[in-house]
Amino acid sequence: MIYTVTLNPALDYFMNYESLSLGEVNRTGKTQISAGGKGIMESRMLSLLGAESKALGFLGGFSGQYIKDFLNENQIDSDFTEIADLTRINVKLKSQENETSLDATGPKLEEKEIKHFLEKFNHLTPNDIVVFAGTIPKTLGEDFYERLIEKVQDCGATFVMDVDGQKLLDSLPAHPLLIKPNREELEAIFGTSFENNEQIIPYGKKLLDMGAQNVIVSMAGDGALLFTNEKVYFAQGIKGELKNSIGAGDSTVAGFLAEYSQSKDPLLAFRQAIACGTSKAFSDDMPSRAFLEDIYKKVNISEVK
Ligand SMILES: Nc1ncnc2c1ncn2[C@@H]1O[C@H](COP(=O)(O)OP(=O)(O)OP(=O)(O)O)[C@@H](O)[C@H]1O
Ligand SMILES: O=P(O)(O)OC[C@@]1(O)O[C@H](CO)[C@@H](O)[C@@H]1O
Repeated sequence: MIYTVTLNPALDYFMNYESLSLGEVNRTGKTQISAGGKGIMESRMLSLLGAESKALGFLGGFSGQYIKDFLNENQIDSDFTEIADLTRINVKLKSQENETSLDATGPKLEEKEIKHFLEKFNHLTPNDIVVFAGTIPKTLGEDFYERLIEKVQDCGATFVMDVDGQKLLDSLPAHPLLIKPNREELEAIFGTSFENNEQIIPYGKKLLDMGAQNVIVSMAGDGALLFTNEKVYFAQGIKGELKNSIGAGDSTVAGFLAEYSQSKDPLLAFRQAIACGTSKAFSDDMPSRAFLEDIYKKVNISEVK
């Protein structure tokens, strides 16, 4: 079973504008509400691909109830811990020039809620893959993922880290199956900047040396690089109309896992990852299955020598 863990889910409120001016009244065009948070987005994409997953984390208040109902209505299995505080609402602004996220910190959690959540990690099996995705609500403490990783490893299960910065680095000695920093996150981690793909290669390899089993460096419209212990691959960016790239990274991770959990073939998994990320970016919400399959046929991957 693939478990996605979203410690800090979000009700995403998308607002579209022709143009936006700070300090002015801005009248929105189209708006849309969506059940978000990185692990939840991953479970949504896994479900689209027909891969079984169970979404875990904390949900509370009317925003949490919306997400719970959405998952139930879409037959996406979940086992969230109910909390007294409100699940955050993140505002995503899209204008013709760019996409802006206004992301909230998240709820306060009570000791008994945390205890209830932790109990779910006592019954993992070696066949399970647990994906840790997104930020951590402050109450849980900065080392919460490390505690969870320990629990996963005690059960002999595998884990994936879809987080950025120091938390990503801290997880590497425990050998995550996959990490997926985007180019900007990789630049921030190593305090450098990249002008071309060649400059990225040593840093992707460094993440392998530090413990990751597979690394995808995603580069939005410029495609992605996959680093395995044997080879490095480049997937070209696919041309199309960008509609909503929020969740493209999560969809990339989900695509990789859906395939890898079946075939254990990182190259095939990378192909599915690119199809999922791209078709998500070219859709307002999740793509249709047919559109995803169309995009899959356009994925072009070559080995980097
Ligand atoms: N504008 C785009 N055109 C084509 N493909 C895209 C575009 N944006 C994203 N993708 C696809 O989705 C993948 C992931 O995108 P990106 O690098 O933006 O991840 P991310 O920054 O983690 O995204 P997010 O945090 O918004 O979920 C890319 O590697 C690419 O395959
Ligand atoms: O604050 P985090 O947990 O890093 O990211 C949260 C978030 O931006 O990630 C998803 C897209 O990747 C959105 O659904 C959600 O609002």
